[in-house]
Amino acid sequence: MSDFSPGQRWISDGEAELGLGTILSCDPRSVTVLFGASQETRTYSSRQAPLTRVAFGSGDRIRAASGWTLTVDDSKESEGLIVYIGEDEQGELRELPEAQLADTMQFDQARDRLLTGQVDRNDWFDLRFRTLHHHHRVEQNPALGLAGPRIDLIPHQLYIADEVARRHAPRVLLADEVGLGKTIEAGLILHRLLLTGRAERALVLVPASLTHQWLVELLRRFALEVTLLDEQQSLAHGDSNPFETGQLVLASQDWLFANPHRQAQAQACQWDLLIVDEAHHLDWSPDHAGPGYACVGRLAADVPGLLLLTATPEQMGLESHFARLRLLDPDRYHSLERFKEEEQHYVEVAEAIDALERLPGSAEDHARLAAVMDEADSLALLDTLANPESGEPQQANARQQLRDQLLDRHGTGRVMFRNSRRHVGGFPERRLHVTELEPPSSYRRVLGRLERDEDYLDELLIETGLDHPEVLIYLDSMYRALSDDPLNTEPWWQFDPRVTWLMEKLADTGESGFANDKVLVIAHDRETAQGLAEGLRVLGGMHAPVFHEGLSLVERDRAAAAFADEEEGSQVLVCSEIGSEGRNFQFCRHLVMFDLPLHPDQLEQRIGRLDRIGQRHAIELHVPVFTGSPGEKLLRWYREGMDAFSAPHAVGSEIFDAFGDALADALLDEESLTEVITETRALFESRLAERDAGRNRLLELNACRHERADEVAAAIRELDEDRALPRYLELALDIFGVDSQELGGGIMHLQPSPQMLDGLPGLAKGEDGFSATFSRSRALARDDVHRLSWEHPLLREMMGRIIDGTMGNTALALLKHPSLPAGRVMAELIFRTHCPAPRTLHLNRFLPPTAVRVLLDESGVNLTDKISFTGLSKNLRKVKKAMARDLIRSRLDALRELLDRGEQEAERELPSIVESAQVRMREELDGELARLVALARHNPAVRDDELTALRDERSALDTAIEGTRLRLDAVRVIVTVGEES
Ligand SMILES: Nc1ncnc2c1ncn2[C@@H]1O[C@H](COP(=O)(O)OP(=O)(O)OP(=O)(O)O)[C@@H](O)[C@H]1O
Repeated sequence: MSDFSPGQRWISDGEAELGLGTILSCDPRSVTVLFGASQETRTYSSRQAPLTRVAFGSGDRIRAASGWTLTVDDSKESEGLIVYIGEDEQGELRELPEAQLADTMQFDQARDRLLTGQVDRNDWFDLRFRTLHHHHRVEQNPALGLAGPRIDLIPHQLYIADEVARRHAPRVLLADEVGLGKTIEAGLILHRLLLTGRAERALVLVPASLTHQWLVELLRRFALEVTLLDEQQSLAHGDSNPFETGQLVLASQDWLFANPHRQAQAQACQWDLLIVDEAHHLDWSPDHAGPGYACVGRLAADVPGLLLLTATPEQMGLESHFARLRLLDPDRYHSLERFKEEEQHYVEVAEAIDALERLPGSAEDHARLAAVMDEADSLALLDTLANPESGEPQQANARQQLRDQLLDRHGTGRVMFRNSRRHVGGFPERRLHVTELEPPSSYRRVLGRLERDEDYLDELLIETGLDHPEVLIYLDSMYRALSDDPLNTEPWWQFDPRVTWLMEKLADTGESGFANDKVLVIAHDRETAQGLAEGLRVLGGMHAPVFHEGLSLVERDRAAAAFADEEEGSQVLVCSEIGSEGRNFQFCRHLVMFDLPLHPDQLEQRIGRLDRIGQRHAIELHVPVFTGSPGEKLLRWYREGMDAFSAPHAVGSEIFDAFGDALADALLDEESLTEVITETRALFESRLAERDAGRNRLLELNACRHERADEVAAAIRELDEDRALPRYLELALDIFGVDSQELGGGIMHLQPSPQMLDGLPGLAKGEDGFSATFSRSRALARDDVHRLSWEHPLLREMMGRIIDGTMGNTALALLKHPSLPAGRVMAELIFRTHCPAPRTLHLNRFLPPTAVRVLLDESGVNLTDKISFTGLSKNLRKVKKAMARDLIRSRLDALRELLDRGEQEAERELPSIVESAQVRMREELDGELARLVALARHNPAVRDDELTALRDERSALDTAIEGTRLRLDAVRVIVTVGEES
């Protein structure tokens, strides 16, 4: 390139980001350019300078260094420098010499890049158009955010995730029975909120023992990288707020609840979502709020979204449960009395829903329904259903709608979701095996004295410092607490027959032995767990890892991992009560309850370690008890009073509240025990019947609406089976410089090539990369293999980079066609909708960036409908960049005209795009609004701010969609060539 003159403006072909350069000096050999915006100076050889002269033409908008803009109309040259002539913003005729152009003028728009001769590879342009096309499709898919995670498609989880994540700032209690997948549901909700832009920052608070499990689940199943925060990490951040160091922060409740300074720091941050696992520990009573409750209460007042997770919501009593509901919605849950009263009404609603199935039928059923509805829309549906003239499809539709309306308007379902095994189905049987053992003399001595001497209990409580009835149930604890007794010198595990019984079972290769199986042992106390492990080691030479709340996280995870390892792992894991809560041990089918917990919900939590999704065997529950002991009486209470071992019943808390004290008093007295059991049974049956007819029935009906769940699953499957994904990925990997190699069995290995573009997730140059599969089932079977979907971070990163950047927004290709004369120019223009709106509106569900393609021949004839993108693309040939630049320079005027003409053609498409987005948005939001308004009349669980937020959202979306504009996104110049070229 020659003809340089000082003061001219040029742009670097390879480094357009440097901005507009000014020639400082030039001679026949070299040219020096100052790029003012980036304060860089470069000297090139004059003959091969990778520079393009910037020359604007009619219609271009240019900016002066002093800030004003000019729309170019004409230009003139004076001493080798261009002077642009045109109108400024006020319509005044002005001149702008090129030397006065702003250094910061950007050349990233397709038009500017093209006209300054910057062209990308032809296949980049292809990839750009395909990216826009797929992004548009995927963003509108109703399963977005639920399709990527590595999970089995389990209907009740999908239903809950879909229902909750579509709400504005969801605040709900996820209360499925133990092991049905609350963590997965919370993960799905979080994932969808993140992908749709409805949340950006989330804080997850879990018991210390579960931090690692959550970390791993979020990464492995949801590809979400979270920052795990503890005191050590926090200290490393010095004075800055450690909670600001990540978008997704995971912290242990034990640590945060005990640390007011860290709580204040957590509160000082902006969060969109707060997730609290094992929320039953957040205890509250009228006189005292526990530290956990108080901390979460403060955070919940500021954070818009809140997910509380617990399998046993009433474990700490109804008041505490109610107080947690109040955290979710203080306006709705303001009176416990009213809450209890409302419950009386649920039976009628549940009966009405059942009556629906029998309509059109008896007048009685009709009356039952009419009694619980007074809304015009519901009554009209009831008429349709009752009318024998209406056809079968009409009736089915009316039945479905009425059912939905009743559930929405009357239950607690909007705030609380509870799936039960009974409802979900397909769970294994639970079998109880009781072994009676003779109490050893050390325990007998105390028990005998307790029976003989009424006053001894008080004495024992003082002497041991233990509580009642724990002192009676946990005899080894009692023994340890009496260590001053000269007779109690031996460790308890030396003589406790439960230890030898366990050792024998572990070694037993017979049908009832454990020799070939993994065994989880749970004991109430940490000391019991530790002592038992010691006993197994000393007496039986067996290694049993222990898992309790006193261990560090690393130690706990090590113990759990040592147990989980199929090949080399230990046969047995000994846990304390609280230490194992929430843990996943479904690979094991034998649970030994070394002693029994006092609360029925705790019993359920124990069984829930094994009885979880993924358990493939019947669950064997082994309970060794001492004949005639208080422990045996407790066992009878559980079995005879409430069938506690057969299935979860969810009334344990009420029963415990009613009979906990009476039971404690009856533990030394056979006769009163029989009475307590009889009364317990009566209450159990009546509560169960009542709950099943009312609250439980509504919760069950609402926890999973199968039609919706099936729709979500179908939408996910559609994405899973999308044949376009592998094709797209292949093209994208090639362009981004990632090598892929088939490993067989539907698995491939992705590895960075030396040319790879930097910053792709999971792929760092010089490292191995990762293995991946498109198949959900293969990914579920192999933890080490990534699951590739449109939601995988690698795909999102590549697509995001293309859409947000300039990659492939200009190209030039040659077209060889016998019927086209050589040397003609065509322009393939891709326009894209732009609709600036806050991310939280999730506008993309109605109007994702939408591409409008316009193909023009040299005379401006629109060929778009005649020649498709793919039809054209496969006949194109690439061309060297230097030649492309020369071709463009030689046809600048023609190209300008085509760009202007293309814009007019594209604009004609805009109104229909805007209108259909508006229709879609209104249909969905008006439907949702109508539903919420009707709901709010009946069900105070609909918060006012939810309604207001939805109305605001509708109007903001309306305005945003209305303001949609089209912008040129990419342009490909096509030059026809003759046969021999
Ligand atoms: N959809 C799914 N696909 C694959 N695995 C699942 C799915 N749902 C749950 N699981 C597995 O089942 C187990 C139980 O799930 P999860 O831990 O979410 O249950 P939970 O209801 O939170 O249990 P808990 O009440 O004990 O806290 C976990 O190992 C989880 O990974």
